[in-house]
Amino acid sequence: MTSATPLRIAIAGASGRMGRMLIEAVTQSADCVLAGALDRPDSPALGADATAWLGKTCGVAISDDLDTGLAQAQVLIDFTRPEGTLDHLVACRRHGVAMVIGTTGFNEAQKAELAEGARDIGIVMAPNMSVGVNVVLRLLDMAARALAEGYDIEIIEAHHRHKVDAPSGTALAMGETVAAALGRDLKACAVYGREGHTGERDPSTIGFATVRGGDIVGDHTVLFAGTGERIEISHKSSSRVTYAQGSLRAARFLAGRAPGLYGMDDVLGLPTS
Ligand SMILES: NC(=O)C1=CN([C@@H]2O[C@H](COP(=O)(O)OP(=O)(O)OC[C@H]3O[C@@H](n4cnc5c(N)ncnc54)[C@H](OP(=O)(O)O)[C@@H]3O)[C@@H](O)[C@H]2O)C=CC1
Ligand SMILES: O=C(O)C1=N[C@H](C(=O)O)C[C@H](O)C1
Repeated sequence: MTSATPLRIAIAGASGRMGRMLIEAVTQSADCVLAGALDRPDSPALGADATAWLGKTCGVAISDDLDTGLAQAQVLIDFTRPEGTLDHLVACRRHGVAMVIGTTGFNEAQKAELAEGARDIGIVMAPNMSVGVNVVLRLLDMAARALAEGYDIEIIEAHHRHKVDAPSGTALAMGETVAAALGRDLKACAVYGREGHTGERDPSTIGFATVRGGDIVGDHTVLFAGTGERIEISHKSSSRVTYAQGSLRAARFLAGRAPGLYGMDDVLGLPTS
């Protein structure tokens, strides 16, 4: 955004791990202002100032009323749960508010609802807003094409004990990128776990392994295992700041943008394959 007028951003899931990180990032940003903060009806945070947890006030109270939370906003940044994001989508369409969606775990029908919503408003949706992961996705496309024969592909991800969806949205995006580069359909070739007498590995499969524990922010490795060598392409997040900063870049990208469904490739100007 180049305008001198600050971009008015509302945050959904205001008391969540990402919600708080985003509120801090917005209030510290010179070109953005916090215009609303939303949380669930049963949230103990309702009514509190959105920055009270930082020991200061910003004058925006956390609300469960979508119309109140969106009334002053140009963009809603949503890191909640799929059902919450879809409720917010309805309200954003009504108010003409653009959306940055970081929530993961959508099923196919829910993704179709989001695509339909993008006919009316601008939406940036990505399972990982960090610049690094989106660059890694491009590297994976190149690696998969170059290693198309003779390499078994396994995707290993690790996250904190509170994460509710598996594999992570990022791991699935990595799988989709690799599968597309190889002309495979991830739905047909993904193996999401192994146990018992599995038989030998089918070379056409893409395997996923999930680790959950402690406060791991987010680690992803794609392993290309050949004969006599292994290539590992890894990304490790040590802070959620990177997701918050990527989300602000996405929000700035949406200011004045035509309705449509955009990805971080569009925001970052990365080549699509
Ligand atoms: N794209 C990216 O870069 C990243 C994506 N994520 C994704 O973001 C999402 C949130 O992660 P995280 O912040 O760790 O999760 P948290 O559980 O810490 O926060 C989620 C927030 O959303 C609220 N919420 C839950 N359900 C609903 C609902 N139905 N309607 C409205 N609000 C709801 C929660 O309220 P309450 O506490 O009351 O339940 C909470 O405030 C996940 O899907 C995660 O995978 C996370 C990090 C980076
Ligand atoms: O829940 C998380 O924490 C994260 N979720 C996203 C995902 O599912 O890929 C992004 C990041 O890995 C952190």
